[in-house]
Amino acid sequence: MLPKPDDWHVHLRDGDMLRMALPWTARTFGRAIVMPNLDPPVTTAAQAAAYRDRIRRVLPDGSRFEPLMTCFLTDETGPEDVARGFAEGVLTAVKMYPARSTTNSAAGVTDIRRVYRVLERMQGVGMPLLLHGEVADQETDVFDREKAFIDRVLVRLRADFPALRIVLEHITTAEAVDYVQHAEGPIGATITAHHLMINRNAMFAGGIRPHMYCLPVAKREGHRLALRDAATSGDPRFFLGTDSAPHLIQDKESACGCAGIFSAPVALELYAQVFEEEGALDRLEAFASLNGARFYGLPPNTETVTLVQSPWQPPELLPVGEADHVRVFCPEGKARWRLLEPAD
Ligand SMILES: NC(=O)N[C@@H](CC(=O)O)C(=O)O
Ligand SMILES: [Zn+2]
Ligand SMILES: [Zn+2]
Repeated sequence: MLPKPDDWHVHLRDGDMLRMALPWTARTFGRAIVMPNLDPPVTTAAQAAAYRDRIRRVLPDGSRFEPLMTCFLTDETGPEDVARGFAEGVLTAVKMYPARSTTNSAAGVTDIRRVYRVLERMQGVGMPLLLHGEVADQETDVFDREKAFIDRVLVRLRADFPALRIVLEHITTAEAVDYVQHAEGPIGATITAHHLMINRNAMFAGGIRPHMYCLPVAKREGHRLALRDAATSGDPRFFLGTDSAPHLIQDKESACGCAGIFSAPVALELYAQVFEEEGALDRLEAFASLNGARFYGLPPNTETVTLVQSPWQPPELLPVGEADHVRVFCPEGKARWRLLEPAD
C-alpha cells in the first residue's frame, strides 16, 4: 500500500482520445502534469483553463483526480500571462519543446534567447520549467540528441538562471542521470516505465516495431541500467512520469509512424515490477508518491492504492471513437503486479 502516486508527465489528448485515456490515468494517479502539445498547442493560461474544464467534464463520477496544467512555451509567450496563470493556480508549470523536436512541437522555441524574459519571470516566482531535453537539429544523431541538449542548452540555461526550477523530462541516458545527480540547484527528472523496461533493440526485434518507438528514443542497454539505478536509488531528484502518449494504430503503423508509447493502463504495475526486480520495492513509494510532490511543493495524496503480486493480462487494444484503436504497452504481454480496485 502506498499514498496514491502522481504522474508528473502525461499526454491526455482531447476529444475521443481524452475520453479513452483519462479514466486509466485517473484510476491510478491522484494528480498528473498534463502536457500541452495538443494540435494546436495550449499556449496561454486561458487555453489551459479551458482544457482543464474539458478534462474535468470527462472524469469518471466520484473521481478526485486533479489535472495540473502546463502551457507550451513559444517565442511569443508573455511573461505576465504565465506568471498570472501560476499565481491563480491555473498553470503549474511551463513546458519547453525545442521546435520540431517531437510530436506537435512545431510551435516550440526556435532559439532559447527569445524566451529569456519569460524564464526570468518564472525564476522570480518559482514556477517550474519542464524540458523536452533533446536538440532538434537533424544533423545530430538521434541517439545523441539528449546528451547534446545537456551540453549545448541546459548547462548554459542553468548558468544563466541558477534558481529556476527545472524538470528534465523522460530522461533516457546515463549522461542525463549523471547530470541531474550532480547539478547544483533545483532540478529534477522524470523517468518513464518503458525506458526502464526496454532498450533500443525492442524497436527492431524480428522487424520494425512502431509501438516501441517514442521520443526520446530508447537507448543502449547500459543507459537503461543507469536509469534503473537512478529510479530505485531513493535520490529525491528522480520521480515518476509515464509519458504515456496515445496515438491511433493507423498513425503508428504507417510509413512515417509517430512517436509515443501508451502505458497508462499498466504503468504503475510495470514500475512496481522494475522495483521488485531491482530489490527496491521499499523505494517505490518515494519515487511514485513523494519525490515529485515535494519538488512541486505539494503534499502527498491522502488516498492510498494497493498493489499485489498477481499476474494479469492488461487490455492489448483499446477502442477510440468508431474506427480505430490504441495499443497498450506491455512488453511481456502480462503484468506481474496488479492494482487492487477499491471494490476488490
Ligand atoms: N514521447 C513521445 O514519444 N511522444 C509524445 C511527445 C513527447 O513527450 O515528446 C507525444 O505527444 O506523442
Ligand atoms: Zn517529450
Ligand atoms: Zn511526453
